[in-house]
Formats: sequence, C-alpha cells, structure tokens
Amino acid sequence: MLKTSDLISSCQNDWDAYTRHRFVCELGNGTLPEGAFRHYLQQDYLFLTHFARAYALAIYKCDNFADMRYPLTSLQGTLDTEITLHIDFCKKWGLTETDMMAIPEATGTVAYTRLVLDAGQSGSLVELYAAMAPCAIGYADIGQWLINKSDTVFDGNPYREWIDMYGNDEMQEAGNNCAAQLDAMMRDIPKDSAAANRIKKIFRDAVRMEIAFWEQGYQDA
Ligand SMILES: Cc1ncc(CN)c(N)n1
Repeated sequence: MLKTSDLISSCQNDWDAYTRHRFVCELGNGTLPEGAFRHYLQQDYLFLTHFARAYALAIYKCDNFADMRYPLTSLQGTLDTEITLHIDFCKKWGLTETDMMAIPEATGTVAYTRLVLDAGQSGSLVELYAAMAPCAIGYADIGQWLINKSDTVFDGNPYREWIDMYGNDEMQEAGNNCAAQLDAMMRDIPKDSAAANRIKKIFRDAVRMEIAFWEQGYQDA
C-alpha cells in the first residue's frame, strides 16, 4: 500500500530543497529581503484563491456525501483561517485585498496553481489530492521546523507572525489530516504500480512548483 511518506521519500532531495529552502531559513533568521517577502505575500493571495477552487473541485469529484466532508472542511479552513489570516497579515504590511486582486499573477503562480487544477480536471480524486498535499504537509513541516530550530530569531524578527501562523497547532492538524486523508485514499494502491508512479510524479511536480514559488520571490521582486 502506498503512503504519503513514500511520496516524500520518492523525491526526498526536492522535498528538502522545498522545506529547507533559503527563503525559509531567511524567514527564520529575519534576513529575508523585504521585497522578496512582499512579492511572496501578494502572489500567495492569488495562489490561495486557486487553491480554494481546487478544494471545490475535489468536492465536485467526490461520488458520495461522506467523502465530500474532507475537502469541504479543508475549504472552510482555507477560507476562514488561512485566507483570513493572510489578508489581516498583508494589511499590516500595507497591502490591501484590492491591491492584491489587481496584481498580475507571476509565472510561477500560474504554473503551480494550474498544475494542481489540471491534476484534478484530467485525473482522479487521489491525483488531485497528491498535487495539493505538498502545500499543507510542507508548510506544517516548515512551521514546526522554524518554531523548534535553535537559531530561529523571534525577538525583532519582522517575519515572526508568519512563523507563528504556520507553526501553530491548527496548521499542524491540517498537515496531519491531509496526510491521513491521502493515506486512506491510497490504501489499495500497490507501491510499485503504474498508478503509484503517476501519483509520485504529480506529487514531485507540485514539490518542484513549491521550490519555484520561493525562488520567484527573489527573482521578480
Ligand atoms: C505557495 C504556498 N504553498 C503552501 C501554502 C500553505 N497553505 C501557501 N500558503 N502557499
């Protein structure tokens, strides 16, 4: 049976490059260039809009009421918690929601979000979840890592609130629920089957998109 941990270990180098990226380390020690962070915040607003649509697509793809509950809860969590926190957080950085809606999508944002939506439109529900999983599982991992890392700077770090947001219990729970849901959906998929290889490829492509999302903060700012 295929597990989420197999998906991670099948692309361990990319996973580490994503979750331990220079952008993440610089958030932790407070040295990230402000322009890169602002660019990231603006693009993340657009990213989250499409991510909410992907949960709605997951609901659409479910064929029974019980299965609809997970993507529905995740969609509610995205709208009521993550997007709300993001909008409040952006306000403190002088970015209004109107500003962010008017900003053009960067190429990395288009590539990542459309990859996820395409996985859902042209593939199965489990393939859609595989494309979405690096988001929730990766950020929960990053948040916890930064909170526990001995050289993370808390006092005077302009990015402290971001660290607290992704290190908090709610985000950890969202990451764990996402992995548990994916495990349950993959329980009948043999590890070395064609279906498993397709899922691993989709997961890895999404991880590579997360790396590109960090990178575009430096390149486009
Ligand atoms: C690009 C990206 N990836 C993941 C997350 C965490 N939901 C996020 N806010 N933005």
